[in-house]
This record gives sequence, C-alpha cells and structure tokens, in this order.
Amino acid sequence: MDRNLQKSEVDELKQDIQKLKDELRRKERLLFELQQKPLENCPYNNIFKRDEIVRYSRQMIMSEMGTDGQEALKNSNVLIVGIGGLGCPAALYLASSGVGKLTLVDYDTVELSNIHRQILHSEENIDIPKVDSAYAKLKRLNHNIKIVPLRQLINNTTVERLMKSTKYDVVLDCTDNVATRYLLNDACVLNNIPLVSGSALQMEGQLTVYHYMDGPCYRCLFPVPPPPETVTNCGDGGVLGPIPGVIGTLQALEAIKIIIKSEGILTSRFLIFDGASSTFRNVKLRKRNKDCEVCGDSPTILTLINYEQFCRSSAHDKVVDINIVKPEQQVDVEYFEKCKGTSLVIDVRPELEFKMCSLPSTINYPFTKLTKNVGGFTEFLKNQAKTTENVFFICRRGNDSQRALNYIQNDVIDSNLNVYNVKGGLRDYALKIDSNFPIY
Ligand SMILES: Nc1ncnc2c1ncn2[C@@H]1O[C@H](COP(=O)(O)OP(=O)(O)OP(=O)(O)O)[C@@H](O)[C@H]1O
Ligand SMILES: [Zn+2]
Repeated sequence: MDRNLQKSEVDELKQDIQKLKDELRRKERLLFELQQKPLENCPYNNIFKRDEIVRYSRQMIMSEMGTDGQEALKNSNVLIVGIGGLGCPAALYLASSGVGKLTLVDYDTVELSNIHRQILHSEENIDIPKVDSAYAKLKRLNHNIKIVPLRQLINNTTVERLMKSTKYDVVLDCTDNVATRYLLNDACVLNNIPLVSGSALQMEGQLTVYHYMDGPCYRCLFPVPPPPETVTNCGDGGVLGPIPGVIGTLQALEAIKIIIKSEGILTSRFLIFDGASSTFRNVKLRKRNKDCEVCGDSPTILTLINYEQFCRSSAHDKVVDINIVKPEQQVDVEYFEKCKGTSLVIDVRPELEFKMCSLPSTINYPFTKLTKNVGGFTEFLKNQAKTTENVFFICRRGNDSQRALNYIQNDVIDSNLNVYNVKGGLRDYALKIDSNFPIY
C-alpha cells in the first residue's frame, strides 16, 4: 500500500478483525460441541448416564454427596464473575464436579503476567478473551456440562440482564475491585442468591459466603467503601500463584456445599488463609445488620445504584491529598526521553520492583520511604542535584511519582530545581519509547 492509513481506518480494520476472530471462535465452539459423542442412556439408572456414574463415582459414593447431591449439581446453575486468579480454579472444580450449567463472565484478555496463577489460560491464549480460553479448557475437561462464556463487563445493565434471564443457585465473586463487589452483593441480595466471595493478595487469602440463611451481606459488614488509596490489587501488591489457587478452590467447595445443601456453610464467618505460616483462621462475623441499606429490615437500596460513584464518594475520599502538581510539571515520556540524559531521574517504585527492571542511571527512592522522611528526602535531592536543575520523578504508571511530587513540592520551592512528573510512567515508556522495557 503506498499511503499511510488514517487512524480511523486502522481502528476500523482492527474491529473487523476482532469480529472475524469472535465469529471463528463461536464456530469452533459449535464444531467442538457437535463433535462430542452424546452420552448413552444407562439401563441401570434413569437419572445419570453410564459415563456420568463412572466419572462422578468417587464423590457420589460419599454420604455427603450421594446421588441426590450429584443430581442437585447436575441441575444447578452457577455464575462466576472474573476468570482470573480465583475464577480459574473455582471454574475447574465446579466443571469437573458436574455443575450442570456454568456461566463465565470476564471482559478481559489473557496477558503473560496472568498465567502464573490463572491456571485455565496458557501461553497460546495470550491476547484472547479469558472466557474463551476458559471455555476451551473446561469443555475438554467435562463436555457433559453446559458452559456459557460471556465476554462482558459486569455493570448494572449486564448483571440485571443476567439475573433476569436465569435463576442462579449461587454466584461466585472472583473479581478484584470494590465497586464490582458492592454491585454483585446488591444484585445477589435483591435477587436472593447466595454470594461466595473470595480475595487473594500477596501471601494471604480470604473467603466468606454472603447473604446465606440469616448471615450478613457485604454491606452489613462494610457499609462504607474503603478509601481508594488503601485498596491494593494483585497488579500493585503482587500475589503468589497458589494463594488464589487455595481460595478459588474453597469458593468452589462452598458453592458445591450450598447446592447440595450441606451443613457447615461459611456464612457469618470469614476464613483467612495465611500462606506464609500455612495457617487457616476463622473469624466470627456479625449477624445480618437489621439496619443494612440493602438486606436490612427496611432497606433503602431497592434497585442497583451507581457503584463507581458510591466508591469514589466514600467519606474517606475527603482525606485524599490535594494535587498541587502544576500542568507544566506533567511531562510525557517523549519529553522525558529527550531530557533524561542530562537530568536527575528518581524512580519512586519499591526497591524490589526497581531490582526487577530499571532505566540506567536512575536513582531509586521508594515512595513509602519518601513520605516517612520528607525533610531528609529534600536534603538528599538538593545534594544529588548539584549538577543539574531538572529532576524527573518516575514510577510504574505515573501515580506514585505524581504523589511524590505533591509531597516535596513546597520543600523545593525556594531551590533552583525544576521538578517533573513523567505521565504514564514506565508503562508508557515501554509502550512508546522502548518495547524492550518489560511491562508488568
Ligand atoms: N466488573 C467486572 N466484570 C467482569 N470481569 C471483571 C470485573 N471486574 C473484574 N473482573 C475480572 O476479574 C478478574 C480478576 O482477576 P485477577 O484478580 O487475578 O487480576 P487481573 O486483573 O487478571 O490481573 P492483574 O491485576 O495482574 O492485572 C480479571 O480477569 C478481571 O477482568
Ligand atoms: Zn446487608
């Protein structure tokens, strides 16, 4: 082609390719399903086919499960939201145990940094939707069950549509953000469905069942969202692969227990797993809060609310520091690249991340250390900067570096230093300047 494509043309082509890929995957799924041999009826049992009896025999012979439990599983309908670190092991065990219909929802595609813990996805799945990768693996594991992969974001509209279309026996919250947690909680309370909720970060995991029998819901325990700056996800704090493996597996266990009506469901208590000391702890929770806005005796939340706004406007928001970084101090990576050779560059990421990868000739001064000793840092800065007037602050995505600038802004006001924040941080640097720099 002898002309440059316009951005809109490129976008259009990308959309066309995506549509073709989606269609191809849909047809592959159809073909796979058609190629599966239908199970043969068993003359010796009128509920299960011969293969099913053999397949589930090791759990069916247990008194806790029995044929009644297995039949309940076969007729059950489970929704898993989030096919990441928790959703993968949860889906694996629910599919292998014979849950009749499993709906998988996630909007995201597989990334290389996911697969150390998101065990349904493998190297050849990178860049494809997580739900498609999960579908393919689970169908090969157990083609007798129905799996519905939905590549979509769970929001008010989609969750309402889902819950109107089917009666779920149980919902698993395998997501990683507070707004979705409140949304799923409220949707489950309003539709009277138990919610198995898990979380995992670094070496620790937590698990509980909300809105089951007279147990509390998420809102009963946390009527106000936590301050956004106190919430860390795996992307920021890291996580050891087996931790969500343990918690996701336990989420599947609780879901199975709910379906087969076992005793000992994890309601009104929290299970905390500490992988560092290999210990499990049970923390007793309050009973349902009669004043809870959604599950209380006189609820005020009768339909879904705006969850993003609710999480932003929490009482704690007021303590978020005021941004005093001037627009001219916000520079892009292209400008940074031009100046960095003759400037001082302070990388405010934690020491460990700096060791993982860093730009040459940069100094590491972690943000947490800086905030504990602002005065000491200013002295350090002035000493370092004897040979240059320009100081660039950089971090992974440009947030902590901006906050660092906020902290020291007033202290360097009388010096001859020009301080800048690199917008988009090292992530943008990798995307726009040097693709050899690892994006993580
Ligand atoms: N509202 C939502 N609707 C659908 N899927 C969601 C929603 N919120 C979160 N998820 C999904 O939940 C999953 C959570 O997975 P996990 O906590 O392992 O982190 P991740 O986002 O995949 O990875 P990382 O944090 O390392 O980038 C993700 O796949 C994410 O796309
Ligand atoms: Zn409640």
